Amino acid sequence: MEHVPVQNVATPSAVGARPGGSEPDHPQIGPLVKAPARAPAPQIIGARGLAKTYPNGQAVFAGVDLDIRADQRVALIGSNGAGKSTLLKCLIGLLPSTSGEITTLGERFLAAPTGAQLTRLRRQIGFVFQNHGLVGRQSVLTNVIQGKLGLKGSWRAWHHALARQEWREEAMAVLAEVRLADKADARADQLSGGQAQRVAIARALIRRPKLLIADEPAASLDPAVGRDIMRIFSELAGEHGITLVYTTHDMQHALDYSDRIVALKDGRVHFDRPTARVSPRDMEGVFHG
Ligand SMILES: Nc1ncnc2c1ncn2[C@@H]1O[C@H](COP(=O)(O)OP(=O)(O)OP(=O)(O)O)[C@@H](O)[C@H]1O
Repeated sequence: MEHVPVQNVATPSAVGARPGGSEPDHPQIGPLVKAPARAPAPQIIGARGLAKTYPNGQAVFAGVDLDIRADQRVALIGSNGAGKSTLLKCLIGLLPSTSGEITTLGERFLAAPTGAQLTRLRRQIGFVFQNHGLVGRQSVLTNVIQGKLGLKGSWRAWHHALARQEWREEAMAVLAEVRLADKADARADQLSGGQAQRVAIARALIRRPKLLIADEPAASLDPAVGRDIMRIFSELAGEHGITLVYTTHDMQHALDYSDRIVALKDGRVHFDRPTARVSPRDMEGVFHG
């Protein structure tokens, strides 16, 4: 397994290089002042020695170490059954791990978080799954406002008519970001698959999450719509400074919309690298061979 952590690397200018790279005409006067190296971005997810075996004896992965920092867009890849969803759920405390230690958004836990930790985690995380999970008979606006459920004072989020005016305004703003403001009054079950997934993104964004988790968000969409959804994810996560972790078994979705790719294979992290350094051959190695 090759592990190449992605960190902020000091640029030449940050370590005192001269513009144009020329030598000084005169001896240096005074000490060479080094600009301080940028501190690494805050840790969002850390895992050490993580393993998961389901109660029926199905061993999924072992020895997983992971360090995801703020503002990264991470694609978690692997073939069907490689354990992507299981790993994602363990990292955010939705599934207990069998051994190892996890620190997500400052909450440190073994196996599973406490109830209080889970509540705090949920408040800071936005979720989007393959099946968008909208309430079909309710309006798009109500579905988006329901993204506030679980946050403080959120009983008002059950219906847009109960919601505070500022929440309705926020919902309209996030709907505009996914280019669906004109559908606010439509019933959710009248939307196409791609539109429904955009509403699911808006519903996640209204939580103002630090971390956005997407499990195969484009898997059930046709290719063009799937690319559109991935692009929206990637751009909005970047614009809002949200750390994005998504699973996919589409190689192109991993290459085009992430800064870093973590590949799972045979129950291990097969590689963990900046996307720019992942070759087509590396990808082939994950899914074949
Ligand atoms: N609740 C469960 N009990 C037992 N085994 C499970 C359970 N859920 C998943 N598994 C098994 O764990 C393994 C990993 O499943 P997981 O869904 O995490 O993989 P994945 O990489 O997300 O797959 P896919 O791309 O098909 O969604 C598979 O062999 C699966 O059958």
